[in-house]
Amino acid sequence: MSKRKLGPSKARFVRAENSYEKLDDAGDEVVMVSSSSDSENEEPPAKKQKPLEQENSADSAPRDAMLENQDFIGFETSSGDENEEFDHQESPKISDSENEYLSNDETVYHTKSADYKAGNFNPKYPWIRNNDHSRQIEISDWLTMEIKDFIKYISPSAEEIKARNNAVGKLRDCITGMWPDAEVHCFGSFATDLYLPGSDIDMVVVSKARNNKYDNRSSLYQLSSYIRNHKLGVNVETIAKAKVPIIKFVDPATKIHIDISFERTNGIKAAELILSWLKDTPGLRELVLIVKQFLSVRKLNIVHTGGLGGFATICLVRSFLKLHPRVATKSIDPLENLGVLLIEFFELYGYNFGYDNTAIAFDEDGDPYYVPKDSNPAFQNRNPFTLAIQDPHDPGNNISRGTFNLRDIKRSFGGAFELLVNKCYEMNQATYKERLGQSVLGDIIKYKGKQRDFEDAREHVQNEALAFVSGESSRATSLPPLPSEQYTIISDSESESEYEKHLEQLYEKSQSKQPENKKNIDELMGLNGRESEVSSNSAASDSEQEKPSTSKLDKASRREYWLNKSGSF
Ligand SMILES: Nc1ncnc2c1ncn2[C@@H]1O[C@H](COP(=O)(O)OP(=O)(O)OP(=O)(O)O)[C@@H](O)[C@H]1O
Ligand SMILES: [Mg+2]
Repeated sequence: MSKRKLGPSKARFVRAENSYEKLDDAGDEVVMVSSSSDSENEEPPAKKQKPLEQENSADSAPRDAMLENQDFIGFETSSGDENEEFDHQESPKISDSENEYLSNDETVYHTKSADYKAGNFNPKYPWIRNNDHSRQIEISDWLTMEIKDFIKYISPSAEEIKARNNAVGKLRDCITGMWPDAEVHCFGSFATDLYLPGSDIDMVVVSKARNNKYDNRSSLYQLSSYIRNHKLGVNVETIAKAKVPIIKFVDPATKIHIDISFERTNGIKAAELILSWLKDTPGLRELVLIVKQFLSVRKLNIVHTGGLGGFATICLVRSFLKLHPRVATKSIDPLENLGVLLIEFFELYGYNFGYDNTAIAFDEDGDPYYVPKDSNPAFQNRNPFTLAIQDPHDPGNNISRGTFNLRDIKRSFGGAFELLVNKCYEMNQATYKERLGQSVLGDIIKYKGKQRDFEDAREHVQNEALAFVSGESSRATSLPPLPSEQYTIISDSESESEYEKHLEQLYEKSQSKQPENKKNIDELMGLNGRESEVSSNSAASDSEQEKPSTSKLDKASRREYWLNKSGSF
């Protein structure tokens, strides 16, 4: 497995001006400068510079802009107190520092964070305990390591897996006791190991004969009464009038929210597909969990308030990774470049994605591609500024049709891009002493709740829902290891010719694979005829921006676009 080194010969983040000033301006540019000409090569980076916060401290407008984006609002709790679902013991006392943190004063936030030394429990960034990466030369490597720490930190412990298995098993026994000709299955994030500690459990009751016997109101009410009367759930809600009628309740033992639907097997099919994606897309699990946590603490993951649901998040990350030139050409190992990829994810969906005209679709192999929105009535909406993601198993279904709060989601992604870029720059300038106790990821992610143990027990305790969906219900481990892939290391010296060859191959492949209604990605991203703007930002095509022209983009510009898009960091 190779790692793409973002070494001194590569560009790094430097902002041309006060980075907070134009947060709302999609054209705000990050200037990439060759580090060979500046201080980056000096090691260790002991040069004491004025921290970015101080530079900006006199300027109140930027902070306001960030707060307008509500970038940190919602950090205090997540929806349904998701991080506290397993909070069987007292949360660590955070007292004053936590209160100051919640005041959204970023100066306080950063100042206080430095009080915590590496190795100590830091209530703001609990995942960095004993994991000090502050001596990394490349800050993006530091971020990659922190992402891995965070994933390990929030991955399920043995108790959590068993608690979920028990909750499901108990319900299954009761339901099949009442209806012997029924099967009870899980889908959604529990069945794919993409759940956060507070994620719900999605279940479905299916008749063994597959005759839709339980797809009616009487079954819905019968089961909800049973759950209530037998105290299998609290806060039981029966939602009969929805497109997909469900019973929602909270499991009294674990406090986990559970949804039960009837006779809809598409969720199980989706779970099978997502499991296959996890196997063929290294980095998918890590980025999905980070983005889910990011959205969750901002309450932007709740679909009924216009948020981005778990399934749509998976599709966005999968599309980003599969269409990323350096990942697609295997010139980088995603697992060793999670930091860069996370920043690029936020850049794509926070600034560059052409929401007005472009939809994400999946071909019969589950490979994503961009299509024009006018190619499918399911993508149409009175408001063009909406996210459109085609259901991989149902072309007539836009899985993100409920995400009406795209504005805040896009802004929060853009804000995360800004914050991460700035943090990388700030840390790059800082001395090792100043870096101690700092977190790069902590600028955009918070985890509040019971202190956890870094115990990812998925290898040791079988998640029965996942085992069923993957057809390996008797196995003792979760996902089999990812197939070892050969990554092509492309050094700077050979990058010109080799990389061009890879891009050409990728491009030819994508052209030859495109069904008739598929369009050239460049065209859809608004690149055609805009050679002068072939930068990563030029792909934006929100309503305020000009419509892409239909003329063909020449080869050199196309290549330049790909290089720009992938080589930014
Ligand atoms: N709009 C939709 N169209 C079709 N299927 C959907 C849609 N939304 C959800 N689903 C199905 O329900 C499942 C669970 O959706 P959900 O949004 O709860 O995601 P999740 O992966 O379970 O995330 P979370 O951990 O937040 O609960 C999805 O995997 C998918 O099969
Ligand atoms: Mg779910």
